[in-house]
Amino acid sequence: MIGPHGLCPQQPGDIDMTHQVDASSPSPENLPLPPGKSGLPLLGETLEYLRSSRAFIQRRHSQYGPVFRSHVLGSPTAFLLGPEAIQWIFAGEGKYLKNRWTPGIRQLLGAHCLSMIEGEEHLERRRLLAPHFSYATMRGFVPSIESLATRHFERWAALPGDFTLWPAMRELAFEIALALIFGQDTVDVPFLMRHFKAWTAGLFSPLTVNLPWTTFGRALAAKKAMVGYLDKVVAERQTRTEQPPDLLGSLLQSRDEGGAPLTRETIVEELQLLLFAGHDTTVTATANLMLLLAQHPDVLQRGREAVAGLNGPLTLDALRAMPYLAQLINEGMRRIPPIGGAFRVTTQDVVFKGFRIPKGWMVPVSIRAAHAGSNWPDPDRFDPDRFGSERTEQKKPGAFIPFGGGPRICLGQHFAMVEMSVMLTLLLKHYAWELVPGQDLEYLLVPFPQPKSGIQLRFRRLG
Ligand code: HEM
Repeated sequence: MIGPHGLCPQQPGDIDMTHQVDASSPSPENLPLPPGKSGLPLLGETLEYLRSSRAFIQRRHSQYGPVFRSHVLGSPTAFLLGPEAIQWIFAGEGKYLKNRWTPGIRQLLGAHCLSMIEGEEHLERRRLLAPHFSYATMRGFVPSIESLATRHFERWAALPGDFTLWPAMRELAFEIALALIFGQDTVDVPFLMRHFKAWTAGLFSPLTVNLPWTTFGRALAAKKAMVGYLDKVVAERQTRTEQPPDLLGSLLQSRDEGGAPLTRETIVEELQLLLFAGHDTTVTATANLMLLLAQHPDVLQRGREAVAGLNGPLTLDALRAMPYLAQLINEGMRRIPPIGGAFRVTTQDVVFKGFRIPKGWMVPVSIRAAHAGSNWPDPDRFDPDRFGSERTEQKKPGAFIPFGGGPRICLGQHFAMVEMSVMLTLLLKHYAWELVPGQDLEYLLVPFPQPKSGIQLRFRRLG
């Protein structure tokens, strides 16, 4: 195993349950709420939290300790920090906690996809989908990722001047996601990309008013267009006697325990979710890693040395034989987690560390705080050696959680690691890139951590 997220199988749901706190005992009524305050009426402490969740959490942590309460994003909230708390949250899924989504996201993602369903239905759906994300399946995708990435990188290298990495990486990752889902079938990439952009913009819009000139209204219109298109693609596939070995083919052949297929509506929602969950996350991780490497030439050089001996087309085994690749990717995601956190809500009164957390409170899973916490010496330093086999800080359960954990651990984590490893290997072996001076590298954290400039690069082919 190469670190917690190396290129080796890790079972979804693998978590250490030793820290689980029995939610039913002791009886919560007489226990105190966590220390903290509720802030202003209605708004609570939301503005300060949105200004910088990291600074907000650090301040409260030093004032109250690792368990505190607040009122943010319209809900009373219990912040529980540290690896043990993270384990407790992951272990609570479906028992004393459930997923919490904003009404806007619910509307845009739909009610039937994996992220929205709960309990047995959720576990059953994961069982259906998991085989399509196994390493065995990923093995077959390496050549198409390599060929798509090479085509895009060659185009970047041929550009006459500087270019902005973020939108270019989005195009590449979108095509890779489409290849995973639709295999060799031809789909209208520009049409889907255009509507996908408008749709994802709405997922994080604070204003959920459905009017044609609002971001949310445009997102709903884009969803309608995408659903109409995807529905036709799925309907056409349903007429075939044999399904190709791509994700859509597997979804169409899935049967639940009663032998029933997924409905077309559910399949279309699942396709949308996979495009959403698997796209900007890998864009963010890879683009930010390229930035970090440009800022750390010594690390970049070690990366180049790690891939120097590689010849011929890429294979999963060749990628696995280069553990430094996973170290680079993991440290990139530790330093700048693509997803800063997720939200859960308590489904009953529960007790954590002697504090009562009432039913209906929000409980954030703060990935960003976990990756910057005291578990990590000098946490702001970009140091891939943290993930070397002789180091231990990354091994502590709940310390390194870029893909979440528990029953909702990222379904696409192996695919993401393989995709990012292929891209990184090609970049390290064949290309050089440097940052255009004078650009604004201050980070915007919502919806994904991205420098304001979008990362302007000079990019060329080596040798
Ligand atoms: C660097 C890349 C990625 C990162 C950092 C990432 C991160 C995450 C995280 C943190 C969660 C858990 C959210 C929660 O607890 O509520 C999650 C869930 C999920 N991810 Fe990923 N992800 C990545 C790539 C992908 C890819 C490539 C796919 C699919 C193609 C994917 C599909 C999903 C799905 C379907 C879920 C929902 C799982 C469930 O609710 O059971 N992700 N991801």
